[in-house]
Amino acid sequence: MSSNLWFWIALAVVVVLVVALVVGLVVARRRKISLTEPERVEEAKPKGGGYQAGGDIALAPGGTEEHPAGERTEVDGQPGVGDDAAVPRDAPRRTIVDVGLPDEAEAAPAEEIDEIEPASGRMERLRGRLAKSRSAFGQSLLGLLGAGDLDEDSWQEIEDTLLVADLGAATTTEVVDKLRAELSTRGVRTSEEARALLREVLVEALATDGDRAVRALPHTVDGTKRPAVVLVAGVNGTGKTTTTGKLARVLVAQGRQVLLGAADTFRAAAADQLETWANRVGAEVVRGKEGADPAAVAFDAVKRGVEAGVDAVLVDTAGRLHTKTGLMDELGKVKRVVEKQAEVDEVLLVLDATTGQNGLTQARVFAEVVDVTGIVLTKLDGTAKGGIVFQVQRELGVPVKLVGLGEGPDHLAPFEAGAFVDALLGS
Ligand SMILES: Nc1nc2c(ncn2[C@@H]2O[C@H](COP(=O)(O)OP(=O)(O)OP(=O)(O)O)[C@@H](O)[C@H]2O)c(=O)[nH]1
Repeated sequence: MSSNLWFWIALAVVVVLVVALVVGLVVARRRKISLTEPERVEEAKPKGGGYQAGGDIALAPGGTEEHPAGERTEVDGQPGVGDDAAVPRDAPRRTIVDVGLPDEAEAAPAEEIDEIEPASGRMERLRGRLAKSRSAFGQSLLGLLGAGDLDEDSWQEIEDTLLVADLGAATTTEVVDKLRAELSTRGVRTSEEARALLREVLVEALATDGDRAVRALPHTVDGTKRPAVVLVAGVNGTGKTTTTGKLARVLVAQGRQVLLGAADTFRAAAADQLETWANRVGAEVVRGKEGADPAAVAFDAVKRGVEAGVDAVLVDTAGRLHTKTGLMDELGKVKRVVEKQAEVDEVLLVLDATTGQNGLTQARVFAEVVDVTGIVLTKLDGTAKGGIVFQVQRELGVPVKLVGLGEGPDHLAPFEAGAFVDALLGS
């Protein structure tokens, strides 16, 4: 072979090798490219990311589908295993569920709530308020009794002292007779013994078969909790609204939930006054427009109290002059209407102790219209005539349950005969 031929053969081999090398590189490069993500064609995407929603915020029709929580079988309120897996957080089928929001009134920051003094032992603590103007009564009686042998004049003086203190004729006679008998039977010699006997006889005269507890705690009817319903009645200015507020404080201090009904629609200020009391203890108040039917307001208050599951509904009724028969009848109507909602557990008659005999006349009239179950004697701090307690209780056969001993929010005390007599005697 000629050297020319060898040259051409070598050239051909080189060309073939170069071509093979180029082809190999191209193929290898193609393979490498096929491993990378293909360049995607940009789809027309809604603005705001990848949410497949019909608008800016994912919304779903409400009301038609049950919330998945409703399908859960567990009842302890804890999340169950697989809850999120079953219904992904962003699943388009997730619906909006209505949940109850607290009322605006409830949500509103409560007014400053007062510190409330415990009710137990209040009578004892407030004794000073009672005794203030009363020591003359005690001193005069004890002076007479401790003086040794008593003649008829002395007994007459004792009787007068009791009458002046508003004990009333019947109680006075009873007390004097008892004292005369016991003084000689027991051979009382010292003033200490005389004082002890007087205390005993007066406490006995205040004894009652009735329970002094205020029926203001809830009870169960057919297995359901029902609030206690308390009507507070009395003549204008005796202290009904103040007493209702003070009583609410006592209940709230014991952890009870209270609703106040402002059924005194004759005086707009009375409802405002009650509302102020309610705000101070954090209680709800139901009131009507000025001049509204008191029975309707009382009805609404009790209805609301039952629905809200409170422990007690205290209804402050309008102060009526007992001489106005029609208005008094209305109090009867309030009670009858309320009873369509719930049983009235307590009718508290508020009497102003400073009005003496007049208070007793009022009490008689009220007792004819409604079944009074308890008496609240207010303003005992402002009178030397605490003896009205004996008369009222005796006359109505209803126990004095509470006493008002001042205008202060905690100046309401449970009535305790012993503490009261001690205060009366100024000891
Ligand atoms: N000193 C003293 N004042 C009292 C007592 N209870 C009430 N008061 C005052 O008596 C006045 C009348 O009280 P209210 O509670 O408004 O009387 P009310 O019976 O509701 O009167 P109306 O709303 O007009 O029917 C107020 O100035 C009370 O502060 C008490 O126990 N002692």
